[in-house]
Amino acid sequence: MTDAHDLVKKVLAELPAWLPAQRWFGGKDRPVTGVRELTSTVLNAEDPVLVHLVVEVEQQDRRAPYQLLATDQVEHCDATADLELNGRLLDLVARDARIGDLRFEREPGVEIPTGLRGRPVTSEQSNTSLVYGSQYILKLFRKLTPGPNPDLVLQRALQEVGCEHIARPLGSITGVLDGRETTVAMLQQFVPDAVDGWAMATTSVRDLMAEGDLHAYEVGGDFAGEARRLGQAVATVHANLADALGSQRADADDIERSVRAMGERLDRVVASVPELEPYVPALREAFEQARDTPGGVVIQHIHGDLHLGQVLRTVHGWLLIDFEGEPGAPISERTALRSPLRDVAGMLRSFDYAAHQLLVGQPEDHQLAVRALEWSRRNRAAFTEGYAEAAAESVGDPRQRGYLLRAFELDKAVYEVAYEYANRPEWLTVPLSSIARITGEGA
Ligand SMILES: Nc1ncnc2c1ncn2[C@@H]1O[C@H](COP(=O)(O)OP(=O)(O)O)[C@@H](O)[C@H]1O
Ligand SMILES: O=P(O)(O)O[C@H]1O[C@H](CO)[C@@H](O[C@H]2O[C@H](CO)[C@@H](O)[C@H](O)[C@H]2O)[C@H](O)[C@H]1O
Repeated sequence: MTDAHDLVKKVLAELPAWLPAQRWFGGKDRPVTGVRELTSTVLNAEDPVLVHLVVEVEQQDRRAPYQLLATDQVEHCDATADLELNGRLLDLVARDARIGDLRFEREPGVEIPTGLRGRPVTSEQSNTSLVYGSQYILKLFRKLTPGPNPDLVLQRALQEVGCEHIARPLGSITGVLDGRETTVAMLQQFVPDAVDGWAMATTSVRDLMAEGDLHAYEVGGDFAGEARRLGQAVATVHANLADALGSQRADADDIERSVRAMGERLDRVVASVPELEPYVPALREAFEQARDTPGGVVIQHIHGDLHLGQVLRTVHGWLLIDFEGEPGAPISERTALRSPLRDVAGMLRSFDYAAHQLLVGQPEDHQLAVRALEWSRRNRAAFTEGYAEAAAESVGDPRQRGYLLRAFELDKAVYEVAYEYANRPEWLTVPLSSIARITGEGA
């Protein structure tokens, strides 16, 4: 029988080869050059062994902490694949347990049953989520950042002001990293009847592509009504976040920082993705133009990585999930007050993605390209209209903040270039061709 100590040693030895193959591993651009244990907490001493592990992953000059659950029961020691062992985590939350530095807690007034098994969500993700029965979803954050996780902080705040567009937070697991209390997992209400926006939108695009002679508004699977309701939901969440946590007018320093950050991100991305080079002058010009926004800019807490995969359609309407911000961005940026138009831009990018990803790897087809653009324009317009209808007066109509929105959209597309380069190189053409279209530089 393996004991916890031997198990941790074995896992540490296997990680350099195993990590890069995991979807949630954020460092696929460089080899893993070392892994060391930061903390290990034994959750089950034997039969089966279950160890909560935080390791520091070294990749040349970069270091980042990652969370793992190790066991001797399954291949590659990753316990999240084991339904029975996953059940232990929910049981510990249900009992408000404390083991070593790990604190398992329910949100106030929440009751949770014990004895449920946890099945991993299999869709592409930045973290690992486990679904228990038809009511609970526990997200284990993989790459950790010392301190409270914005996903929990923002959704708790939204719950307190009665936001109708989130799934209720039900509990959390907190550990200690760099001497700071750190959120390592969040438990939420699972919405079993939900369909994500990406699945709905891409189905609609496929319907349109299949109907050679019809326009988007004539096709049964038209998404524009949903896009408009989604815009209203996003604007409402922004208003709720401002009510819960405040908002303010950006001053000259805030704007300067934001424009500088967009330029710096561009520098970093173009250094590793030379395909972006031809667009650099136009991108810089667009970022500079963001300085001139008539009426000023309101900043507040926002979602930070909003796209169609982060919204769920339930029988009651749209829900927003995953308020963690861009997985690759530093925590200072993810928790900073920012313009809500960044989320609008994120969603506009996503409509463009939904329309154009079906063309990836296909032979050039002018007719399909025209239809993709038609779908994207129609749904982007519907979303923005819905947003404008429900937006707080201080935020206003995104269509009257054209330069700012354009700069944010381009900045997001630059982020996506880096994301696709590291994770799905065959999709790199999607953000690159959008940049070409928006800047008018070819394609
Ligand atoms: N409350 C929920 N109800 C139903 N499904 C959910 C819920 N939260 C997340 N999911 C599903 O789990 C997937 C991953 O969740 P997400 O919070 O986006 O994790 P990640 O941070 O790993 O990207 C989502 O795409 C969605 O399909
Ligand atoms: O894992 P997260 O959901 O937090 O977000 C990351 O992965 C997303 C892809 O799964 C990525 O989104 C990009 O691709 C989407 C289609 O798969 C598209 O709808 C988005 O508009 C596009 O940005 C996201 O950027 C990344 O942070």
